Amino acid sequence: MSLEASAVWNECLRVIEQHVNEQSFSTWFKPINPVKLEGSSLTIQVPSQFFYEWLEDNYVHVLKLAIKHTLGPAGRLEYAVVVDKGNSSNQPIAVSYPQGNSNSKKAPVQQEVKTPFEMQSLDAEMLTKSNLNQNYTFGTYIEGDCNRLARSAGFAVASKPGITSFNPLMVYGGVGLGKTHLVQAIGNEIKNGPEDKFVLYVSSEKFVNQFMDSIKDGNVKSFTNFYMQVDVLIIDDIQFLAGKDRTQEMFFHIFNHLHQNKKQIIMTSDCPPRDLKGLEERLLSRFKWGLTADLQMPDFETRVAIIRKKMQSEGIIIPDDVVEYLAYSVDTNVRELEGILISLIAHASLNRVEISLELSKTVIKNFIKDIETEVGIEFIQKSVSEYYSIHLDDLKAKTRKKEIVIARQVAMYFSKEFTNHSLKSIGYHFGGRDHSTVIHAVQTVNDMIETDSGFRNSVNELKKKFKMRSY
Ligand SMILES: Nc1ncnc2c1ncn2[C@@H]1O[C@H](COP(=O)(O)OP(=O)(O)OP(=O)(O)O)[C@@H](O)[C@H]1O
Repeated sequence: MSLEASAVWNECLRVIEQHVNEQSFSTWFKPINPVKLEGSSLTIQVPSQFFYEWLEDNYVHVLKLAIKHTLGPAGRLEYAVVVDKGNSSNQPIAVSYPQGNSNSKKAPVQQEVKTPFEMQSLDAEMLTKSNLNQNYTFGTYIEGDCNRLARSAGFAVASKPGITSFNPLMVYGGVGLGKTHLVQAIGNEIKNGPEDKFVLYVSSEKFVNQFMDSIKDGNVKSFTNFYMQVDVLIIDDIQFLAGKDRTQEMFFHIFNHLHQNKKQIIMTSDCPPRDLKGLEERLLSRFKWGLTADLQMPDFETRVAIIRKKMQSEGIIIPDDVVEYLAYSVDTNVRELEGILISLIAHASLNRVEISLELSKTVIKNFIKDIETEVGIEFIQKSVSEYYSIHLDDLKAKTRKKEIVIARQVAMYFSKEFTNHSLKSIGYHFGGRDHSTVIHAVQTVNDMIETDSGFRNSVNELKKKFKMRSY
């Protein structure tokens, strides 16, 4: 080791120490050996491929800062990665990173070519990152019936990680319903809390890839050691481990180690543990040790609140009727809702027009190709049967069960109010009934609205939905 290289690296360490916590410093920077200094290019030797990737993924900013501080703007950093396997002499392989020039990949013998440091602007908050998106917080996560249990369990975990009985915490739900947002909010809350915890968010896909690479490079031990040091492990989309037996086995050991040491484990999945196919039984049974909470599609009010929150963060004002229209129209998932909102904002600003109901209708039509924006008998039938949780066919059948008769009458009532169909045509759409049945249905519904407040509320709720469509 050259003396000069050692002096330069010591100075770098002095800078780095000010920007990372003690644990990260001893884990990630102490094992590095300075190898040589050529001009303003410092070569450091790192113990493994995994180690190198971790530095690149997580500490690129702080390394850049340190190099720049010590060697000036022309300073460069090069790595030498020690390879255990197939390199018994442990000779370093030279890995060169001409800074900011991703295309010049020199490849001498035994050289692996890596991505150079990215030219990113220094963001002090990212120096010790845990792969967490800082916008995903509890503050930006709207609460509703759809997520109340998961959210409050998440909050409890965030205030006492590893100590509550919610360990592991498993959050599951369909696509785009806010799983990642919620679990990252827990991570951010812990990270910003009073204790110095090592919080790590990783997608299952990345976990699998890192594990595979560590096998390839003979560094499984450093991979395992690393994950066993984490205080809070957040692992997203665990269903991705299905069928990957070796990774599952590794995860099983890491899981046990963390759990025994009262470290918090948080997972997400697209379905409840009982439906996770291709995962080992011993893992599945451990997933049930803690708490499993699901996320549902937010209801109308929650969707309105999500849109408002989003608008607030974008600094945009949208008329109330448009907000309600969007919330009514998009009931698939939150990501889609956000996509439509962004598209609407973009349309308005590109065409320099106000955000209006008309524009919203056009944007939604483009977004959801087959959306039906008019209220027709079929739409009414579908909405009413969903609302009363009955089978659509029953509305048209001869069934005389009380709850079905009422739902059928409500659907006829709305068909009369919101469509231009004649009484005869409405009767035809309900299994070939005649116009007097429709008149009777409308009369019955009107009477019940007068006398039964619960019924009145449910009719009003449905009415809102149809009104929105018929704008
Ligand atoms: N309750 C909520 N409040 C505010 N924003 C939300 C809420 N739920 C979801 N979102 C937003 O919806 C988008 C999609 O959420 P997220 O990526 O967390 O979903 P996911 O369930 O992890 O999706 P996937 O199944 O694709 O992994 C994000 O922008 C997120 O911020």
